[in-house]
This record gives sequence, structure tokens and C-alpha cells, in this order.
Amino acid sequence: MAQTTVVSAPGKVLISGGYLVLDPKYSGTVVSTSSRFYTVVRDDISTSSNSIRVRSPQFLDATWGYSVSTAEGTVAVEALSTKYVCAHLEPISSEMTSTCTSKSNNKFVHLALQSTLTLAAEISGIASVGERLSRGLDISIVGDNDFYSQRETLAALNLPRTLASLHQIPPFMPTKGPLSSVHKTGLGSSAALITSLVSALLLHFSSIPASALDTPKSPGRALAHNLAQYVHCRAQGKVGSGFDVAAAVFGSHRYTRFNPDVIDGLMGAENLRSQVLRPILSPENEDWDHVIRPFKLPPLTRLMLADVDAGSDTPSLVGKVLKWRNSNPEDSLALWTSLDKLNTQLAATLVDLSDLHDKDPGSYITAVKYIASMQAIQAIRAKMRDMGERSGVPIEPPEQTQLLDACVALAGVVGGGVPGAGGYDAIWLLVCEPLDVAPDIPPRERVENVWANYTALDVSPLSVVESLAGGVRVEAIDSIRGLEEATRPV
Ligand SMILES: Nc1ncnc2c1ncn2[C@@H]1O[C@H](COP(=O)(O)OP(=O)(O)OP(=O)(O)O)[C@@H](O)[C@H]1O
Ligand SMILES: C[C@@](O)(CCOP(=O)(O)O)CC(=O)O
Repeated sequence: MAQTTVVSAPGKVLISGGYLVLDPKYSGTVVSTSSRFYTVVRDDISTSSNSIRVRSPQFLDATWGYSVSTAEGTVAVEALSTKYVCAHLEPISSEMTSTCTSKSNNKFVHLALQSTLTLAAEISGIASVGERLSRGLDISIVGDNDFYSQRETLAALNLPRTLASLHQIPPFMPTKGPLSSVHKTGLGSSAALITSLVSALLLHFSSIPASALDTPKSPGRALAHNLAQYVHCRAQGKVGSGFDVAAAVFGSHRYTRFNPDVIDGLMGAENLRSQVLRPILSPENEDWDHVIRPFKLPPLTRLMLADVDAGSDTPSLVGKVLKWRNSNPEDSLALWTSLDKLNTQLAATLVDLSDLHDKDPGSYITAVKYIASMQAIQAIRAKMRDMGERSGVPIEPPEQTQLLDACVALAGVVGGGVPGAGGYDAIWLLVCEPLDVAPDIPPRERVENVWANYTALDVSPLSVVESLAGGVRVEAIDSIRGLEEATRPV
């Protein structure tokens, strides 16, 4: 019987621990977002047997075709030619003629398919994979609007850059351009994409139990994590800390990275067909020594994110900071030690606030009205600026400092900073959401007013908030507004 598997995974915001989290001696605090990536896997006879069509309908020319061979007892996923994709697989909607120039391949998608089907064959047998593929697969991938700047859409709708305006934009809005030219907002699109894709495939091929993603911890979720980390690192050609994939899999948490040696043997392998993945990626492999500790933002606070239209190249920033660290061991150790202490203090304070709410909601609600700017957040900003100045990297450049200071000065703004590697990409704020603030203006509205009228930088809000829904999960396609329509095969 034809089967459809739908899986989503959240984006991420690293609110503290940027750079330090690359070293397993330190931890970072990552918040998973309400904005999610969705993968829909459909048995689809319109694609020929043993072929897979992958579509990203939010982009032009974003259809990729793959043939799968299991003839030699191993799985081989080959990218089909652009010509074949355009002639046989590119969905051409009735009102448009084909201008198909689909790129012949998508490295991230290709590697996810090859690795997951190889693992599926190791777990369930090559015959099982072949049987599942006998009808062909149609895979569609969409991301919530916040992953991509909506500035142009708001302008076209003549709407102001406010949270209310963002809610007027239809879900899964087409970007009207190719993937290569989209303006991302830094929520970890590739990590969320890879996590939802490999998890959906593991479920579709029955490599993990259907219930594997029903609980925050399970061997199936752990396997999906390890596989997603490997695929993401290999596709990116580098091993970052992995906090973004960990947030996509587990949701908000305090993260300590895994030792990159665990996938060392896989990263350089030329012949992906002959790889034996299961022993290395198995959740029973204790070399996966990452640590996931519970964390969530306190009740009656709200994460607010702004997309600052300047953009930064994270790998370049990371390279410069690590070069400074290696060239200044004593200086950097002192700074990282003090920064880590503040990072840990911030996380502990936020967790304590959640515990306070659980113990005495009434008192907590009153307290929220009077929370002063949490000094640790400000001190962390100062240390991150210091690290940037010492390493010659614009971690919190003056323009971002000016914007953040303008926001933190507002009543009800607990604090904020530059997420992750920093730079000019974005800022985050933690804002009180008191139940009743009349006759005052709610803090969220104060921030929106500053952002809407800010001229020194081009600041646009994202609608995203923290998600307490946890990490990757199975979805019912009809329960997600617009998903069935956005991913329906043309
Ligand atoms: N919506 C999508 N559909 C298909 N492939 C995608 C999509 N988004 C990203 N990819 C794949 O992932 C690769 C890396 O994407 P991207 O540069 O957005 O990752 P990223 O740096 O993690 O993004 P972010 O800045 O949001 O964290 C792209 O080159 C493409 O191959
Ligand atoms: C700088 C770093 O610690 C965080 C990067 O975060 P972001 O991609 O800027 O959100 C790199 C990493 O952890 O992989």
C-alpha cells in the first residue's frame, strides 16, 4: 500500500556558548525554534521504479532526480542528468511552460539519500530497500517562512515590518528565485533540512520504529541524530560543533559537542557504496559522547529574533577566532574561562526561573513584572565583544552593539546578544511576556517599534519564538496549515 511519511525538525538559536562550544570542555545553550523544516516522503508511481524525485517547491529549478541500484548487494544512489530530470521529473504546473534548468545535483540531499539508504539496507536488508523503492519515491522539502527573509514579500504586500504583518504571509511562501540566491536568516536551514530528511527516510524504510520519535529519548532518535550529524558534517566538508543538528533532533538544550573522531573514518571515504555505517552510527557506539542537558526559556518570557540584512560568513569568523585562540593561549584561556562561567551562570539562572514558576506560579508572575536586565547577559556581550576585538573578528560589531543597547534599554527586555558566531546576521532578545501589563505597552511592542523605526541598520523581525515541542517529530500532513498544498506533486 502506498505510504506517506511526514517529519519536521526545528531551527536553532545559539544564545550563549558561541565558539566555546567547538571545544568539548565548554557547553552552549541552544534554543530550538517554532520555525521548522518539513519533509514529505510519498510512494509515488509517477516517478519510475527505483527512482527518487526530490522537490523544494519554494524555489525555482529545485527538483533533483536520483536512480537507486541495489544490484550488487549494496545501495548506489546516482544523480540523474538535468536533461532527464527536466524531461521526466520536473513538475510543470499547468500555467507555466518549462524553463527547467534543474541543477543536476544537490550534494546535501544526495548524501542524505545515499547514507540513509545504505544504513537502511544494513538494518533491514537490501531486499527490503529494493521493495520499498519499487514504486519510486517523491520527496518534497519545505521550510517555514522565517528561514528566509520576507522583506521583499512584505514590501510587495505594502506591509510594515511587524510580527502582525509576518502572520499575514501564506505558509511556505515561494521565494520566486533559485536556492542559490535566497537570503537566509540563519536559523540552521541545512541542519533542520538534513535532520527531517534522514529521519523521514529512516521511518519510511522502517529502519527505526514508527514510534521512535514519539519520545524525547529513544534509540531511534539517537540513530537519527548520529546519521544527521555525519551527513551534515560530510556535506558541509567540515565538522562544526553540531549544536544545530542537536537542536533539530532534541529541541532546546545545553549542548556539549561530540568528539569529531567518532566520524573520522567516514569523512574521507571515497566510495560511499561500500561504507559500513551501522557500527559507527549506532546509538550503542559510546564514542558518541555529546551531552544533551535539559533547558528551556522561562515562562512569560519570549525569544525575539531580528534578521539584520548584512550577513556574515560563519566559517571565516570561526577561523579567525580559533587562529587568535591558538596564537594567544594564555590570554584566550583566561577570556574563555570567564566567558564560560558567565554562560553557565546564565543557563542556570534561566533554569532556576523555570523552576520558580513551577513551584509558585503566582509569585513568579509578579516577579516577571519586575525582572531587571539580567546582568549576566550584558557581561557575556562584553566578553564576546572583547574576544572579537582581540581576534580581529566583528563578533558584536559597533553597529550591532548600538542596536542591542537600544533594545536592552527598553522596559521588559531582559537582555540579548548576537546569536552563534555573531557578526551582522541577526540579534536575539529575551523579552518578558507579562500576562497583564496594561496600561503600559507590552515589551514586545516596544521592541517592534524600535526595530520598525531603526535606520542605522536594516532590521526586520522574524515571527519565530522558542518551540517547546521538542526536536524532530512525525507530523500528520493535514495538521500543518498549507503543507499538503505546498508539497502536492504537480
Ligand atoms: N530548502 C532546501 N531544499 C533543498 N536543499 C537545501 C535547502 N536548503 C538548503 N539546502 C541544501 O543545503 C545546502 C546548505 O544550505 P545553507 O547554506 O542554507 O545551510 P546553512 O548555512 O546551514 O543555512 P543557515 O544559515 O540557515 O544555517 C544548500 O547548498 C543545499 O544543498
Ligand atoms: C561559532 C559556532 O560556535 C556557532 C555558529 O553559530 P551560527 O551558525 O552563527 O548560528 C560554530 C559551531 O558551533 O559550529
